Amino acid sequence: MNFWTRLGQKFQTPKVALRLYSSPHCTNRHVRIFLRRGSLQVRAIATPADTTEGFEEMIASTKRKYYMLGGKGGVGKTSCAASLAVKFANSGHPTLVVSTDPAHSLSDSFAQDLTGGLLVPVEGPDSPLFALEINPEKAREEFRTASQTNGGTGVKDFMDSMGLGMIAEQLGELKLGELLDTPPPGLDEAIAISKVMQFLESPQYSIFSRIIFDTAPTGHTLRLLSLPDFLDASIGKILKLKKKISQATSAIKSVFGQEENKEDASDKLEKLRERMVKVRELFRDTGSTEFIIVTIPTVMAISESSRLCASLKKEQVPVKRLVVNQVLPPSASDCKFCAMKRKDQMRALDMIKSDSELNSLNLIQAPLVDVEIRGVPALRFLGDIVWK
Ligand SMILES: Nc1ncnc2c1ncn2[C@@H]1O[C@H](COP(=O)(O)OP(=O)(O)OP(=O)(O)O)[C@@H](O)[C@H]1O
Repeated sequence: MNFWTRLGQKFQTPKVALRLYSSPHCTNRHVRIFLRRGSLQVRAIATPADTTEGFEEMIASTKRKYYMLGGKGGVGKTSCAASLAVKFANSGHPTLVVSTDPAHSLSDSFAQDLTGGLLVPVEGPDSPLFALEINPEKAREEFRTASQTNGGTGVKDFMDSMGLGMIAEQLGELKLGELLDTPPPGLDEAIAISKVMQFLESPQYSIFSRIIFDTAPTGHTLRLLSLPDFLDASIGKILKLKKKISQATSAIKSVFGQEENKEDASDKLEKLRERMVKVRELFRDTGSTEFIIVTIPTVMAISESSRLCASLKKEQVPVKRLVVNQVLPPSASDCKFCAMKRKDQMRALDMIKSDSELNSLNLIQAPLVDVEIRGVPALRFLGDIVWK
């Protein structure tokens, strides 16, 4: 029997001697052997170029993986993200679920207070599950405070006294403070994600092998994707100029024996920019990251998902799965409304098959359930239906 025809077949451990050999036709495949409930199972594991498999593939590695769930507002991103987090934790993966959506709903979804911008343990799952609601406004405030205390008038007064008022005016024109008062679109989301990246560098976070981002609706995601380039192009230039000026200032200060400024807003922005570059790299890392699009079966939502998918692909963000949430189950009753609605949904689902962006994705259908999904037991229930 050809080896590849055996994939997925179960063998009883004591009776089988396995001999694995590679097939010349399948050079991009990996093989993993699962030992579950006393039986051995041989599986082909998807590689970036390969087709997606199910939940087993999502939990197969102990290496840290990032899942970003995004889509149109109100389609069920948070419910899907929270249910995936519960399922990961119940499968033995210490998991962190992070909301970077300024309008957080993780607390509502878990029926637990997760506010405060710190890690909060979620009660219920078998392995550790923590949630974190990042407050982008608060994070931005930190930069603004730094800008006010270390930049601006203090530097200007000092430079005036040195007869360098002209340079100080130029410095003022760089408007770093204003940049933070009227941030470019996507900056909030960027600060939120980069803050998580900063957290993840600390040993306290090393236990998490699965990290899920419940992101803000599509528009934010698209702007976020283009933000690192924006930061490189504009803030990068501003920072270079500001650095030159501050180097000149500190040279003067050291001559006159004055203390150097502590970390100021531009240092923080520089760090933000560096972290954003890391975020961009992470977004594109097929080995560790996956963006999952969540949608509902309506023409409008699917059209938006198609555009999102095209943008993600253009930015080389790995996207393999499409969750179509709130699909009406076939109705046994003669409810005309239900029949019409389902027919409408089926038409929208057909759109996916003919959509060149979406039709290559692994389609996951999640039914519209008749109760509100709140709390760990409900999320476990949803997770068992969606993530298979
Ligand atoms: N499959 C489903 N069946 C029934 N109700 C659902 C389902 N999925 C989500 N819901 C409900 O729909 C509402 C919106 O869900 P959710 O908050 O997960 O969406 P969202 O996309 O994260 O929204 P937002 O963009 O506002 O953050 C919630 O009340 C949730 O319980």
